[in-house]
Amino acid sequence: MSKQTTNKPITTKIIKNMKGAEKISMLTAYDYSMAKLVDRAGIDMILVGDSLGNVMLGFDNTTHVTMSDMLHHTKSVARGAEHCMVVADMPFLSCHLGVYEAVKNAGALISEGNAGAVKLEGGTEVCEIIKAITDAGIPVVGHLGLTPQSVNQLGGFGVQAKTQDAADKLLEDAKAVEAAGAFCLVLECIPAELAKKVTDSLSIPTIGIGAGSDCDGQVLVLHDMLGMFDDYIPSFVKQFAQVGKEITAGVTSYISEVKNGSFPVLKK
Ligand SMILES: Nc1nc(=O)c2c([nH]1)NC[C@@H]1CN(c3ccc(C(=O)N[C@@H](CCC(=O)O)C(=O)O)cc3)CN21
Ligand SMILES: CC(C)C(=O)C(=O)O
Ligand SMILES: [Mg+2]
Repeated sequence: MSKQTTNKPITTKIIKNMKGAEKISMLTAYDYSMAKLVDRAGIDMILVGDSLGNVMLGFDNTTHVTMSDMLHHTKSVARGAEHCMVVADMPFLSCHLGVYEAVKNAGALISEGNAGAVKLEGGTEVCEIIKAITDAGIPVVGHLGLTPQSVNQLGGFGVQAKTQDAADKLLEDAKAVEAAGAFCLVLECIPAELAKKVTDSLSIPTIGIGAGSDCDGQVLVLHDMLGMFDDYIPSFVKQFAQVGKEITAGVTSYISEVKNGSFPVLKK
């Protein structure tokens, strides 16, 4: 099978059928080598998140990420992912300038980027877009709760839907996103009880990040959970490794061996 193929063994049908049967594992990845390592470990889904704006490009938030950035990283990930499903984030404004632009941009992430699905932030206000993209044959993942592309409206990255009204609205949005055709739904930074209620109310799987343990799956930013950064990390992150420390230690050893002449060793 060619490396360019989008025909990965993990399909939307498999993901849907995992609800209630097996938890779904999802992590972000942004390049070929990391995608290869994550895929090899047996992940179900890789998200080429627009969090690449933070992690790969050093921006403060995801509003600076473009379609061109997403295509560049999605192509790279798709070449490394042989088994899992590759989901690409629709970046800021890529689905807000009309249905035509939205379908065109989603289509580019599939046909050029070689993703298997796209993810977009929002509820009832984007349902027309979700339906149009789905009708074009492109699987869509929804995203509710903390929607980081709206950070300038939300005023920060805190837990969302804390009032009864906001919780009711989120449940209504979740049902609308499902009805519009999404095959799964990311729930970011909402109370665990609400995430459970949404999970129980939908027939499509939910994938949580900072949304408790009752979702049908979990997602984290790869660099957060591998411990690549030792400065600020969100409170819902667990570091499963300390890769950042290892990298600095390896590079430090290299520098000192270059400086003191012990590397390279001359072969006779
Ligand atoms: N590296 C990284 N990890 C992420 O999880 C992530 C990104 N980048 N970029 C896109 C969004 C933004 N997300 C974020 C960003 C910050 C917090 C955060 O700082 N949360 C605080 C609470 C902040 C508050 O209450 O105002 C926390 O302690 O969890 C959470 C999620 C999740 N996503
Ligand atoms: C945090 C996840 C859900 C995301 O959207 C991203 O990594 O961009
Ligand atoms: Mg995102």
